[in-house]
Amino acid sequence: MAETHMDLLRFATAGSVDDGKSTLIGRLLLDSKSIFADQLEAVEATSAAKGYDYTDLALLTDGLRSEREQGITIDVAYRYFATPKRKFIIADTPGHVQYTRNMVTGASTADLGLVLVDARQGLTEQSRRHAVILSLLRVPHLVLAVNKMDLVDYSQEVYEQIHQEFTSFATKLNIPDLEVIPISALAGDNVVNRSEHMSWYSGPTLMHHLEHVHVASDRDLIDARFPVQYVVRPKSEEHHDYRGYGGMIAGGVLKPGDEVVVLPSGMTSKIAAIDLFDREIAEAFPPMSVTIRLEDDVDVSRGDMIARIKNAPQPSQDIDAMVCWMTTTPLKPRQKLAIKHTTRTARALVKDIQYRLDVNTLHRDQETKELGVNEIGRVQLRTTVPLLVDPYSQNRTTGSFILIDEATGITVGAGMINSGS
Ligand SMILES: Nc1nc2c(ncn2[C@@H]2O[C@H](COP(=O)(O)OP(=O)(O)OP(=O)(O)O)[C@@H](O)[C@H]2O)c(=O)[nH]1
Repeated sequence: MAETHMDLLRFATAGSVDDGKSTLIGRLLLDSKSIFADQLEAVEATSAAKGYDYTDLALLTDGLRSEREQGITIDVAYRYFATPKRKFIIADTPGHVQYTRNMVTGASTADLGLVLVDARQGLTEQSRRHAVILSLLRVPHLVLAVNKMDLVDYSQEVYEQIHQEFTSFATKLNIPDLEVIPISALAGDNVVNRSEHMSWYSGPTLMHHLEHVHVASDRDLIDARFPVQYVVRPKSEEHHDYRGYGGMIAGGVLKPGDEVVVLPSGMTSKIAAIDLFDREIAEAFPPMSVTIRLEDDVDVSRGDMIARIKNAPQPSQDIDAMVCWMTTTPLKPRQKLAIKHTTRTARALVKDIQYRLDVNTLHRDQETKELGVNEIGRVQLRTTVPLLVDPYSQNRTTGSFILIDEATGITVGAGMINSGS
């Protein structure tokens, strides 16, 4: 089971319109043999019908995308494919107007962010913005794919220029791992197969990098966190003694015999067993979904958190966070919202909006005390009940929350916690 989780890479794509995102995803699927022959035939036929002398791989991606876009408000399409080395989930966020919202939704759980630029244009304001958002979301690995290298004669100079400009910008951000790869999504250079046109480039192909980038150690395996999603108590006679707590491990490693505390009650117990489907396992770690049984009959309900006695999250009612606002009515001080943090929901009051971040210049605007749609700012909240929070830098699950409009039930904001008290 351990391997199954380690073998998964979630990545999010970002790029401006026409940078070639759809073509690139089509190319990845095609060259890794992840699409069906009939899908390819359909795309070849459509390309020929349109009079193209090449196969328009974007049709493949766009076809899949339009099917999924209907009726959904958050524009992120998830696509799955696999190679013998790894499974992949792509969060594909079309690069139009509502990009911040889409990117936050798609990238918040990503291991890697893939930003595309057109080699002819180099870095744009939007590429910088994407990199800033990925770094705020603490996506641990970043790839800048310099696309359309065929249109600049596979020039090393063009690549070096973009590489240098981006690297110097990235030093101001929190990007622990950066790879800059020259590709042609349309011609297939350095996507899955190594290019014959860029012998000057000695780095990995995009697929090689995606298959080998090391993500297992990105997860927090120290601080045990288990937000309880539901209480399992089967009704049948045969299982009438069974009582377990279901949820997804958000941090650390938990084993039978571990002494734990249930929060917020503070009751302590020991883990009796950990169940995965119908068998017991020796240890559980993120992002496994398991059922935990305790030795004592303590009171545990949905929204509680199981942690270690000497390493538990802080119960906090005052929360300081970076918030990405996602709706057209601006966020203002004194506003009241519902807040969902792990499996717990409470109400929150906006105490202050400390500043608004200009994601192009990284300037902190302290004058404007509100956040418009797609804007990101530092916000202080007061919640009605204590939440069991960690800083986002420590744990992307227990360090994040969403804000919900109580009248409509719509998600209007996403937050990354700096600290709680
Ligand atoms: N010459 C060349 N053209 C490319 C390359 N990649 C994409 N294109 C073309 O660029 C245009 C835009 O590509 P799309 O894949 O639709 O790009 P996109 O607009 O980023 O896609 P979405 O925003 O995701 O819909 C299409 O005409 C592609 O054929 C490339 O590597 N070389």
